[in-house]
Amino acid sequence: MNLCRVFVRNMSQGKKWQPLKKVGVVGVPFEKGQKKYGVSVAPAALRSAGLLEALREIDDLDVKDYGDIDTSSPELDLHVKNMDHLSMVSNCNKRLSEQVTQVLKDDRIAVTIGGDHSIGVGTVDGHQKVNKDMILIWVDAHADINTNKTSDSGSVHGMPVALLVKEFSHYWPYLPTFEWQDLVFSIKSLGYIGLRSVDQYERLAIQKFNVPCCAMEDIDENGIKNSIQYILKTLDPTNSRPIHVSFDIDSVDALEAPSTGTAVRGGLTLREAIKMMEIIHATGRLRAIDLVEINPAIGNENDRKRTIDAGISVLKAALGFSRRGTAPRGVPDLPVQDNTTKR
Ligand SMILES: NC(=[NH2+])NCCC[C@H](N)C(=O)O
Ligand SMILES: [Mn+2]
Ligand SMILES: [Mn+2]
Repeated sequence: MNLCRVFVRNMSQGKKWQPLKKVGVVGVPFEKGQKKYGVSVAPAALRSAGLLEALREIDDLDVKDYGDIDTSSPELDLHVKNMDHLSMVSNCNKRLSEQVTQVLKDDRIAVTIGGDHSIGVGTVDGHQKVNKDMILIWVDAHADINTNKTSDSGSVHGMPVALLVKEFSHYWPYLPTFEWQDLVFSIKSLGYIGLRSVDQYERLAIQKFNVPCCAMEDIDENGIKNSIQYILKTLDPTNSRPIHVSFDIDSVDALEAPSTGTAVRGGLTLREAIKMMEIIHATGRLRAIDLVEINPAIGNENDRKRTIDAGISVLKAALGFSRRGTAPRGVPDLPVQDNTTKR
């Protein structure tokens, strides 16, 4: 008997949740939400590092590759201040939203590999078009809740949360070309994990809307298990809502995931990130996960490999990989030799 085994009691009202055994992978080679070259090659780097093969090794998991989104589009000047490449961000997210909706309609967990974090606008839009009651867990060193009035950088990857919550609509000017977006997601369904680099107006927003938030100091105080359980319980006390995780690789400590554009020291260990994902997997309610901000052009070969391995490990844990190992399916015993000699 395994004394370490934790049985997660399913207390959802009525509906029984089972982890979905089918996933759809969508690549988004997009980097116009920030200034550095390289985030757009992450989907190719993750694929050539064996992401699909690694996911297919997970017990019983059916993995379909939907390929990459077409991220090309003409650069238009939409005359919105302090938002770089806005028309390209909008176009990419429109296509991504449609693709994520399709994956979910195919009854698969949507696994989106970015790309910079501006693509969170499209993944969440596409998800909430299918699951109106979804909750969003934003795992990040940063809060990404700036508007064009509060951002110091003008980079849209620092703004996706502000773009996707309906409560912020009057903090934005009219944004041309964003008509595709259904602005129905509520900030009441958002929680944060991993914060440690939060701008002043971002902090004000988190306080004003009382967003449940486990910053690194809270995780140091309470541990990762209590932290993620607090977020899940606060957003969804009856364990009955589909989960979307938007995972920025910079939530993980810069020592363990160095190849990213806005690295911050003092982050999650890889083991904490994996443990959190195992807990989320065990709810049976994960329906979409984004892995963003891996930049293979930053650092040396060793940094690149470590960062990509960390990202793959996080996705594996979210999708059911067990660190205890998996016994072969349908095989009752160890293989016997044909010519058994007494040893
Ligand atoms: N997705 C990210 N890595 N975002 C970093 C954002 C940094 C800073 N808060 C900004 O607004 O520019
Ligand atoms: Mn981010
Ligand atoms: Mn970040």
